[in-house]
Amino acid sequence: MLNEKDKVKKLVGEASVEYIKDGMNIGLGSGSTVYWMVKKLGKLVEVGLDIKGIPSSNQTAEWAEQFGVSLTDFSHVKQLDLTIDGADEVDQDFQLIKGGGGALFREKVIAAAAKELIIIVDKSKMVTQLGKYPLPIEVLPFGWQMTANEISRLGCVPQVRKKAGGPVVTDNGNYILDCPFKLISNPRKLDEELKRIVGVVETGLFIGMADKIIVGDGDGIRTMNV
Ligand SMILES: O=C(CO)[C@H](O)[C@H](O)COP(=O)(O)O
Repeated sequence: MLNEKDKVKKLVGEASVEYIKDGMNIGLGSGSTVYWMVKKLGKLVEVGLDIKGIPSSNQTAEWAEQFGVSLTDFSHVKQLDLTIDGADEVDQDFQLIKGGGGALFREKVIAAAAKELIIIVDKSKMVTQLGKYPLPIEVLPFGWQMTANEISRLGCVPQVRKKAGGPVVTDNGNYILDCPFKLISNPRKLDEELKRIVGVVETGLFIGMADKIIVGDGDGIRTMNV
């Protein structure tokens, strides 16, 4: 049985496939909302839709395989027609925090490579200002403590993400620092400052990337264009 939030995730995930057309190369995001998108896409492929996907995580690649969605990679595709992904926070300017699932680096690659980025979220992800959700930052394992220390100078106490007692290792072999900034008044500036720190691979701030947000709640979905 799906709980209310999962029902909404299913609703927006399934609704988003409306934008996928025959012949497209699609960036496949990560997370529990994207799961429903990939599953629905598999149903369309079954009845003849011809598309290829580039997954942003090993988990999404597994789902694609499970649902019969063909995959490709950047040695075959120069640009994606469309990327569909979830988010952890979306503000009024469509700036995002992503990386709750630890896939932010590849998610940013498929977002940057796409002509259009569609974000699918339940209403609880919509915020007036980013930062309540601790910002995930992917860092190199070597000297991560030094990187965390530099990040802390920008106003947070980073926590290395852990699982079963050890650091979570991303699909790229790196670590994730969860950084509770509380309120991020200038996301673009913070992103630039973080990217200048040695050891930072990528941040979960997606600024000026989203083109369309599909938001769902118990009453249905709403689509907002930038
Ligand atoms: O950025 C992500 C993974 O790195 C996800 O898109 C984000 O965490 C949202 O996940 P969900 O759809 O499960 O709420």
